[in-house]
Amino acid sequence: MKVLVTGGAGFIGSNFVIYMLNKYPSYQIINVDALTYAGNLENLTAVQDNPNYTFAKGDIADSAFVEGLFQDGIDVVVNFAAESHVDRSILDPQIFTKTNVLGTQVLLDAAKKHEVKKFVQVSTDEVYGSLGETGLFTETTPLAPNSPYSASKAGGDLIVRAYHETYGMNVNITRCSNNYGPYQFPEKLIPLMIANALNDKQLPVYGDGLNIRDWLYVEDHCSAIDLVMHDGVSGEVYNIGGNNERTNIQIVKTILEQLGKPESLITYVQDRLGHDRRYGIDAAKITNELGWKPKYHFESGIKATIAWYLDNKEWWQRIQSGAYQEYYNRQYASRLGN
Ligand SMILES: Cc1cn([C@H]2C[C@H](O)[C@@H](COP(=O)(O)OP(=O)(O)O[C@H]3O[C@H](CO)[C@@H](O)[C@H](O)[C@H]3O)O2)c(=O)[nH]c1=O
Repeated sequence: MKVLVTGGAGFIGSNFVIYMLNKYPSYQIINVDALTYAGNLENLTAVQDNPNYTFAKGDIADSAFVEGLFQDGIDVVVNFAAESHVDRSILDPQIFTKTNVLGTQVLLDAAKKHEVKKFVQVSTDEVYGSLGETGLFTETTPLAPNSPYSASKAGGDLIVRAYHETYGMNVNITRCSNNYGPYQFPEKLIPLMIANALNDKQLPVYGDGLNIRDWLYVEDHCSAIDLVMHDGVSGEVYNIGGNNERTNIQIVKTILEQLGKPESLITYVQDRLGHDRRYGIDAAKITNELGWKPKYHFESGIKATIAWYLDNKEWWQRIQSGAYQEYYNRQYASRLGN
C-alpha cells in the first residue's frame, strides 16, 4: 500500500507518519510538505532512514508538482497539509484560502486522474462554528465557520464532498477537536503556555479565559484516521474528539501547577477577534461504527506532553529563536503592553 501523506512534517502529520510506519511495516509512506514555518523535518528523525519512507518538498497548490507525485502510483491520500493557526488567519487570511481550498482541489484533481482508491481529508470541528453552554457537534451539524481559517477548511471540505457526489470518488472527511502532544508548534495554546512558563514569561490568556475546547491527544487522533483510512464508508464524515472539555484557564493552571510555576505569570489580554466560545465533539459515530477508542484521558495526555516539552527544550527553543519571534511580537506585543 502506498500512502501519500501531505503536511507530514507538521505536528499531526509527523505524528501520523511515525504511527503508520511503526504499525504497518509493509506500507510505503510518501511525505509531502512545503516546509513552511510550521513544518520541521527534525520531527521525523526517527524514520528518516526507513526504506519505506520518502520525502518530497513542495506545495499542494502547485499542480505540476502534485502531478509528479502521482506518477508511480498512489493508493491512498491523507491530506493534513494546511495553514492551521486561527490567530495567523486573522492577520493574513489569503494564504489560508490558497493552501486549504485550492491546495485541496489540486490534490483531488490529481487523485481523481490517477484513480486513487481513497482520499482522506483531515479537517476540524471549527467548521461547525461555536457552541453555547450545552450540546455537541455531530456530523450533521450545519457548517458555520467563523474565522478565515475555519472558513477555508470548510471550503476544502465542501470541494471534497462535491468530488464524491459528482465523480463518485471514495472520500472521507474527518473533523477533530483540539489536538495536543509532541511536536506541536509553540504558537498553539498548550505548547505556548508550557514554553512561556518554562521561560518565566507572561502567559497571555485571551478574554476571560472561559472559552472551552475539547482536547484530543495526537496519538488518539492518528489511530482514528488509521481506522477511517481503512474502514471509512465512502462519502462519510467522521467527528473525532477526546471528550475532554476544559476552559482555557483550567488548562493554563494545570500546566503551571505541573511545572511548579506561579499563577502570577497568567496575564489576561485582549480577546481574539470572532473568538469561538465552545467546541465539543460527539464522537459516537466513529466509536460505534468503526470501533475507535481513545487511549488517553486529558490527565495522562497532558503529563506525557509536558514531559516531552521538558525533554525536547532544544527543539522548541530553536523554533522560538527564528522568524517566530517576529510573529510573537506582532501577535502579542500590544496585547501584553510591551
Ligand atoms: C494561542 C493562544 C490561544 N488562546 C486561546 C484561544 C482558544 O480559545 C484556545 C486554543 O487556542 P489555539 O491553540 O490557537 O487553538 P484553536 O483556536 O482552538 O484551534 C485549534 O484547534 C482546532 C480544532 O478545534 C484546529 O482546527 C486548529 O488548527 C487549532 O489551531 O486558547 C489563548 O487564550 N492565548 C493564546 O496565546
